[in-house]
Amino acid sequence: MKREYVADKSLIISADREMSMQGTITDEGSRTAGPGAEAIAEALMGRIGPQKYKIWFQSCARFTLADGCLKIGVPNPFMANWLESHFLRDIKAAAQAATGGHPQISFVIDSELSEPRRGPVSATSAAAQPSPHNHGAPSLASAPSDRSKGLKLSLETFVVGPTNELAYSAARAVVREQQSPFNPLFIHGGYGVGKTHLLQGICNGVSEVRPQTNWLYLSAEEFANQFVMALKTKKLEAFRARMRKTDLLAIDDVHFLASKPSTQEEFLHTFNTINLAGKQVILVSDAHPKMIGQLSEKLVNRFVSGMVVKIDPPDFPTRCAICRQFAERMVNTAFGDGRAAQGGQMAESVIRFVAERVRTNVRELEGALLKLVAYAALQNGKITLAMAQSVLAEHIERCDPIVHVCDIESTVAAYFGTTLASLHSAKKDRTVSLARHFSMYLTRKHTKMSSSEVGRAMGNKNHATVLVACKKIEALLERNEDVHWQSSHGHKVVKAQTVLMDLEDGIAR
Ligand SMILES: Nc1ncnc2c1ncn2[C@@H]1O[C@H](COP(=O)(O)OP(=O)(O)OP(=O)(O)O)[C@@H](O)[C@H]1O
Repeated sequence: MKREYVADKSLIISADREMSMQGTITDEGSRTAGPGAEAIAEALMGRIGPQKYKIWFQSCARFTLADGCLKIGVPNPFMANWLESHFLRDIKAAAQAATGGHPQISFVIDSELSEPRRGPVSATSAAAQPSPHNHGAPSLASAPSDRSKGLKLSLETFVVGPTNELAYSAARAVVREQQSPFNPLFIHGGYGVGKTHLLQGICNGVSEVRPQTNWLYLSAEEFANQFVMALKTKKLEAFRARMRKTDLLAIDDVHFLASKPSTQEEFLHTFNTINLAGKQVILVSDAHPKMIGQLSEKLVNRFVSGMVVKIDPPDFPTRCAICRQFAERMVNTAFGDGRAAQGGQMAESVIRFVAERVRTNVRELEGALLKLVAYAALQNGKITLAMAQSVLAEHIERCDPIVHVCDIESTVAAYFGTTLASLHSAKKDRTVSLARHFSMYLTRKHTKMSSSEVGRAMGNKNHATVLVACKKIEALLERNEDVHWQSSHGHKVVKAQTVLMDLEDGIAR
């Protein structure tokens, strides 16, 4: 999944932003797309020096220059915040020096960069064409190079704990048994909790256990893009053959199908064909099928007909175990294996400190550790508890509010009968807008997040959108106006202050 953050406070989101990216990644050490982007990266290295460039950009950032916009792919929101607050001026200056213009700069969360580095990143992920991964029988529609690209995450590196063990066991069963009882398997959960990790792990596991299995892994967005392309180029038959003649179809980010009726219809037929043939379907989404707004009833029924399992954010022991795994890998990357072997590993006190203070999701944990390891590498120093406390102070203060943004969003979404996916979307209907405005208002009120941060967290909206939302809610509350919305039980009218009270009660529970 890619999320977009805009550095200079004005947001550009294009629905087909992945399609519009030009160029490819040249190699592991230079993640740039296109000559302009390479020149910017070079100019940036000249400005900040090779050491800082190596630590902060070489393997953690991906530059893409297209249509006057410079997109910087980063592994997690921390990197976006960190690069923005520490290097934005240098990036702007480098961009101007290299292009002679002032490209708009945005940070994009690129899940490929947040994945463990076990070999080169697939070049196709940043290229103009979508990049499904498949294995087994030859594809009828993909370029040959697609077939050779492996997925990077495996079940062996997935740390199991009480909040994900059910999903993990189901994943293991799908790998183990050709006719698993969990069909379809629908995994849902919040941001960065390991859904994609499990999905990729299943595909890799199946490859090992039953190498002849023909599996296909792609995101719902890729499915939609390929469907549109097949329609345009009159290659629907080849598209259908490719999607349907598979033993295992793994679809990430299924919530992307919301509000796309014709793609849903096509997907329904794909699903039915695979299902009828007794083959496996695995789906991943940020919400339960019934909570994905604007999804056809037929699809919802199909999705809930098998096993629906949720992954929650990990508990403390699981966070510690994940931290140990990340830390070992990161210390090795930053200092080299020799240093790690000589005691460069992260002390248990540091692991516990980070796991105790960063609780929301695994990607956040990874971001905090990355910051710590990078800082230590920059200082050429040992990672101590004192260093962790000082380096992560700002970060911990920000991510340790009394309430978390995810609590606010889920309470608000449930109250207004909408979904997290809708809150994060660009939808403008009354109910979704109202819910979004209340979410933004409550997050500003109850957390220490700035307007820009709230906007970023809520589907990459810009800070002006958040300010407008807060003003609207303040005005509603001041006059205690009637608030109208459409719930699943019909039209609702409630006084603004009552809505606020209900929501704050819900969040506190
Ligand atoms: N239980 C776990 N053990 C080890 N690593 C994990 C675990 N859960 C998540 N991770 C790691 O955290 C990062 C984010 O996980 P992942 O991309 O699977 O999240 P996600 O739930 O798909 O998030 P999103 O919905 O935002 O795409 C990845 O680097 C992944 O390997």
